[in-house]
Amino acid sequence: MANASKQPLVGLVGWRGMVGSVLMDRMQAEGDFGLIEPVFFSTSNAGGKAPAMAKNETTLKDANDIEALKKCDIVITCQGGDYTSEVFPKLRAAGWNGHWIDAASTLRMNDDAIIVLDPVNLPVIQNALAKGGKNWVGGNCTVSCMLMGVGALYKAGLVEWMTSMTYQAASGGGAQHMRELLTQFGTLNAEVRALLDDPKSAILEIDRKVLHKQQNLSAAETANFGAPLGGSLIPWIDKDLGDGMSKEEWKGGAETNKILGQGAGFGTAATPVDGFCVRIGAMRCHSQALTFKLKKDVPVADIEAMIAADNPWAKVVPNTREATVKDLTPVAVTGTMDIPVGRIRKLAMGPEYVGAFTIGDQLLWGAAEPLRRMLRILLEA
Ligand SMILES: NC(=O)C1=CN([C@@H]2O[C@H](COP(=O)(O)OP(=O)(O)OC[C@H]3O[C@@H](n4cnc5c(N)ncnc54)[C@H](OP(=O)(O)O)[C@@H]3O)[C@@H](O)[C@H]2O)C=CC1
Ligand SMILES: N[C@@H](CC(=O)OP(=O)(O)O)C(=O)O
Repeated sequence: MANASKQPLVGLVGWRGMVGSVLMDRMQAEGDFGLIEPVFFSTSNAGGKAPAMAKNETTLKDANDIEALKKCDIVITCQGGDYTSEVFPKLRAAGWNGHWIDAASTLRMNDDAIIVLDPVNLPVIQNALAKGGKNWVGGNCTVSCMLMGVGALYKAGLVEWMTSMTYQAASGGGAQHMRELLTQFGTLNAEVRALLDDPKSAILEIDRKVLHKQQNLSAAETANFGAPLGGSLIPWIDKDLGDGMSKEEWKGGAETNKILGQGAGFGTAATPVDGFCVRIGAMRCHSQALTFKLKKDVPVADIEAMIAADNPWAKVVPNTREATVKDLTPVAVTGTMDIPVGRIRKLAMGPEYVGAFTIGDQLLWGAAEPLRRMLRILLEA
């Protein structure tokens, strides 16, 4: 891909959305625009003005224009699954042989697609590149954040099985979900503001009024989540697979194994990974309580050392109350590249059973950053 005389033409689709905006910020911060000739696409404003990072192509191109996309060496899209389903097959059918880097889940489990998370699976990516791979897809946010934190244990072949009980932020649903959560919090606060201002008011009266409001939120106030989330939780994320499992839970096993190059899902080479995925009222960090059954008894200090040494972003948080409350919360992690892993301890079930708690910003490592890093891998290949 490296070409001294001409910078690669990189088409950017979905750049002004929530994930796309985080990607643009990261690309600017890392100087990626200095290495490429960007072409900005839009599904809604073709002909409009491209953002400031544009160089020669200063107008927005039509994101559905196959001929315009075909000119790109690389296309990165954060536009969403419907766009991928519509445009990607047409682009390939038109003979385009460029690299497609995608945030949407649509292509993830295709045999010719690699789920990219290079601090965890660079050998898998390099192997696919050597074989002519062209389709690179970011993983599910929960899975990517989890593997950034505890991938070391998988790489060492230590994991017999793992459960992941998640606490997923509103942002995973998209921008409207974040707005809806905050609107609900505001509605609930307004309902009891006068009682809160009165220190002598009865807490059970406040609680009764909040519950009544939660149970009677308008359809508009629950349009995205389909249920109250402010002051509550929703233990189901993504589609109902009809066998008791949510699609988000299925992704935990399927994608973890595919990322690690252990087969796509629940085959004989796969490590069983399962658990419950729960939406909570956090803004943009996904948290996970993990239980590992290790293949052997490994001292906690060794586990901590492996995690800390695995990549520059995984940070071991000492298993103390003080450190946990300070460093192991969504508020502490939001907007940072850190993936703290704490609460690491042996569980009562036996010496091979280990618990841990990890958090990641689901718009950074969970969405934008693996795509950005894949672009750099291609540029440096
Ligand atoms: N949200 C998440 O946590 C994750 C999302 N993804 C994937 O990324 C895709 C995009 O997600 P997300 O970024 O949340 O989606 P957004 O809804 O924020 O953006 C998607 C597109 O909507 C259009 N759009 C319409 N109105 C606006 C507006 N007011 N502000 C910004 N954009 C607007 C833009 O397209 P245009 O400029 O062409 O009009 C934009 O590219 C998802 O569908 C999913 O496939 C992947 C991992 C995590
Ligand atoms: N499903 C995740 C968001 C996400 O990353 O989804 P996907 O696997 O479709 O990229 C959530 O709601 O929190």
